[in-house]
Amino acid sequence: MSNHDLTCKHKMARQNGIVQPLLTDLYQITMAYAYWKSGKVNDVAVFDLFFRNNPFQGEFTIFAGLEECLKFLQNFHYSDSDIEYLMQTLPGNIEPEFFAYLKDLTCKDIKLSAIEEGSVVFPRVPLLRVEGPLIIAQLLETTLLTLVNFASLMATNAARYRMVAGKNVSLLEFGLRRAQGPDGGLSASKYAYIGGFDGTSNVLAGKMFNIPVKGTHAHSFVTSFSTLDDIHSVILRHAETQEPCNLLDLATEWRNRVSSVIDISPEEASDGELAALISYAIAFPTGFLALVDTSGLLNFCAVALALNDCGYRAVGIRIDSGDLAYLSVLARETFEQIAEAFKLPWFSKLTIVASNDINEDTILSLNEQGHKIDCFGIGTHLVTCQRQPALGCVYKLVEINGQPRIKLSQDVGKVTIPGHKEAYRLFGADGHALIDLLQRSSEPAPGVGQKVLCRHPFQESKRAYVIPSKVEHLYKVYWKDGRVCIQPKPLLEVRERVQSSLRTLRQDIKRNLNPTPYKVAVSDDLYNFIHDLWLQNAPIGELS
Ligand SMILES: Nc1ncnc2c1ncn2[C@@H]1O[C@H](COP(=O)(O)OP(=O)(O)OP(=O)(O)O)[C@@H](O)[C@H]1O
Ligand SMILES: O=P(O)(O)OC[C@H]1O[C@H](OP(=O)(O)OP(=O)(O)O)[C@H](O)[C@@H]1O
Ligand SMILES: O=C(O)c1cccnc1
Ligand SMILES: [Mg+2]
Repeated sequence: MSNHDLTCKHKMARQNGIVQPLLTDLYQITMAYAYWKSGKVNDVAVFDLFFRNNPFQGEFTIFAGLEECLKFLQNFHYSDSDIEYLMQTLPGNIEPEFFAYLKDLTCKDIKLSAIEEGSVVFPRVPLLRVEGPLIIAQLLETTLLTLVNFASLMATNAARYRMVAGKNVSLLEFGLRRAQGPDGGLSASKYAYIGGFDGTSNVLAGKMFNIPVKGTHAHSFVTSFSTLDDIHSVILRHAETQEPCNLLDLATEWRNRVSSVIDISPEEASDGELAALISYAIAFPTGFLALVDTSGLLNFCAVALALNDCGYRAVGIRIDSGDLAYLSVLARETFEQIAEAFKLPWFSKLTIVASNDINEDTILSLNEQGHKIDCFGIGTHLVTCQRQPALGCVYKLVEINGQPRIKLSQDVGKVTIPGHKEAYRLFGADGHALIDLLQRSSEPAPGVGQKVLCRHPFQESKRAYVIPSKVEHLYKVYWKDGRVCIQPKPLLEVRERVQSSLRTLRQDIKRNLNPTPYKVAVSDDLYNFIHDLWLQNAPIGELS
């Protein structure tokens, strides 16, 4: 199959058949009925989907999940069995006409504007703006949130791992077994790739999303062999001459020769392990990447050198326990000694994969210690987002029938920014993003080279003038008149977008410890609009 076919297939692939209109909270449907009963069928609403705090004690987030949101809008339709289920489940007094109304509901009158998937995004700047009939816009809330929240959290987590690992180390996602269920696992694989991982062990994710699938083998493969007699066949044909080679004889001989070079006695090496590695090498002579726990280095080198006699180059090892810094350095030194002793320069470059409960802090610590790892295999901490298991995206009504709405709260951070708004990213002369600016949609866009007053949305004294060298309007219309207006990009392009978008952020905003917050501001006009509305809506108390 050509790459082109695969790309087309990717576009068709649906994340998951469970993403459908009933994948929502009951209250969306009960509200829909109450709206319908209250004559709000023709009301027109604007909702903003945004988060209030960046995850992982960081100062940036990667926006992901848009493609799945578009597929959801495209397929939004209550089936006969959905309607039947709702009829049985909702209270008996619900009028049958409501079900007839639901039956015909689609997203044809919805307009969805969004930031490009894979962009860095910041608190309070809406990621999605949903406009259209109140009832349908309301019905989308929970599903859009579930599609954006985990996707963005995962992509952000993965991007953070990529940042600490650096660009020269490969990152593999090994998390399916530990993920929050099958759907969590599938989403984790997809968004880890977007965030900067190079591959996954999850085969279905590979098939559905065209992500490279990679892997080694488990401990059980080694422990299933006890003695050299467990080897089924010792013969491997030479890669070029096709001559039969006895891999056991070759490996045993090499084990003796190597042991004197690297100072590990053959008695310390297990025969069961040697049997396992020979068997694995015979099965995968071109892809010999073996799990060598602490003791297996000698056996691995012996089999790799035997494979070399048969015309094949081993790939490398995986270390899955012990001190990963120390063991990777030891392994690299061993490979270098062998490369030197047997005049096989490529041997010094064998791949060293490390796994075992790795997280951002482990990688930072390994970097400090100095290590020789080429690839990290990361599962649990990555896919469960153990450090912060949820991103708090919310979906708030900001306008109804052209009238702005504000949600007040004792907690100023939770007050919503009302009205139909646009978001702009203003860049400085050095190419870095300076600030995100929210404006009322009726205002003219900020211009390059023109001074614009940027205000903190809630703190009157915090303001700054900015003269942008570049202005990026953050929203594009992705869905309108019942169709997708901008085709989602293939995963690989979204993955590239993540890295190019991150490059526009100053280093201090991305650093791991105490990063500098990126500024999100409102225009002077929007500031006054928010605060006038706030006063209008806040009841005046009475002292007695
Ligand atoms: N040099 C290192 N610096 C910091 N952390 C490390 C280093 N080497 C390993 N780690 C981490 O320390 C932890 C070691 O965990 P643990 O003690 O459970 O594993 P182990 O005993 O080596 O292996 P096993 O899984 O076989 O029990 C892992 O989270 C691993 O990622
Ligand atoms: O450690 P994670 O980041 O989740 O990465 C995936 C882990 O899954 C595998 O083994 P598993 O943990 O199932 O068994 P083990 O701990 O005995 O190796 C693998 O050996 C890794 O250790
Ligand atoms: O291929 C591997 O090495 C792998 C896959 C899943 C989990 N742990 C390791
Ligand atoms: Mg483990």
